Amino acid sequence: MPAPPPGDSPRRSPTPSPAPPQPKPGPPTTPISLPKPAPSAEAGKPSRPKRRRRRRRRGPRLPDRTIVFVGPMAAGKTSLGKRVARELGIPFVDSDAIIVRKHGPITAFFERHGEAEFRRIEAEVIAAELANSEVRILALGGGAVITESTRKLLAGHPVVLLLTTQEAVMRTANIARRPLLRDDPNAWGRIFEERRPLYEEVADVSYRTDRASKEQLARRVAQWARSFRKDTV
Ligand SMILES: Nc1ncnc2c1ncn2[C@@H]1O[C@H](COP(=O)(O)OP(=O)(O)O)[C@@H](O)[C@H]1O
Ligand SMILES: O=C(O)C1=C[C@@H](OP(=O)(O)O)[C@@H](O)[C@H](O)C1
Ligand SMILES: [Mg+2]
Repeated sequence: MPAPPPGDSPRRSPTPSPAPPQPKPGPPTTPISLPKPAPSAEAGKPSRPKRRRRRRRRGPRLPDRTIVFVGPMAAGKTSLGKRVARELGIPFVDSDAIIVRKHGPITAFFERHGEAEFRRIEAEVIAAELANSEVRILALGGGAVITESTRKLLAGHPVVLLLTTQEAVMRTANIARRPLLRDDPNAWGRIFEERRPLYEEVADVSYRTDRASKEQLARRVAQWARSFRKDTV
């Protein structure tokens, strides 16, 4: 068995030693009031070395803020986002699911109110979710990055871009649930190319979902998330 690292060995109770000689009573002294140390923010917390030791024992840290998944339609934001959240033991939320709960199916919403109104609501929902300081995974809809205010908010979060191909989307996507693909499934490639610079602007890392299994990807993304820290606040 390897030797335990210094400082981690179990504490033994001190060997009893003879009682030290009692100090002689000295002359009466005027009590000097010493300035109290200023209460610090660190009060009550373990000292630095102890804190470091605890962290090492717990393993890699969880991310310190919501991780956001972006990418084109049917790239896997919703399904992979759920798996990564499970892997990290944190909650998962999906902006489209929130919209559906509040306003009904997205296809019907597009038909009734149009895309511009959808984008307005989508941006509102995302801003509200990102204002929540709980650490979670938030999957966005593929077009969320079109909205400038959303891109600005994403600058403060770890952002994972999922990429795929038109061919893979044709195999896996539920076209009926995606109004922008319903009339012309081949529109996926064109829409993706239009948005590509916006995805790249907000992303901190990207993964292709057409080349690895969901299980493999979930592990890789979770590993990335544990070690990534965004400098911006
Ligand atoms: N490696 C993979 N990662 C993520 N999704 C995958 C993968 N392989 C196949 N899929 C399938 O692709 C589809 C992606 O849909 P979804 O998660 O709703 O994407 P998005 O939220 O990006 O639109 C799902 O049916 C999912 O099961
Ligand atoms: O790319 C888009 O403009 C859209 C993507 C959809 O989400 P998914 O990317 O999860 O399919 C959904 O928000 C809506 O149909 C519009
Ligand atoms: Mg989705």
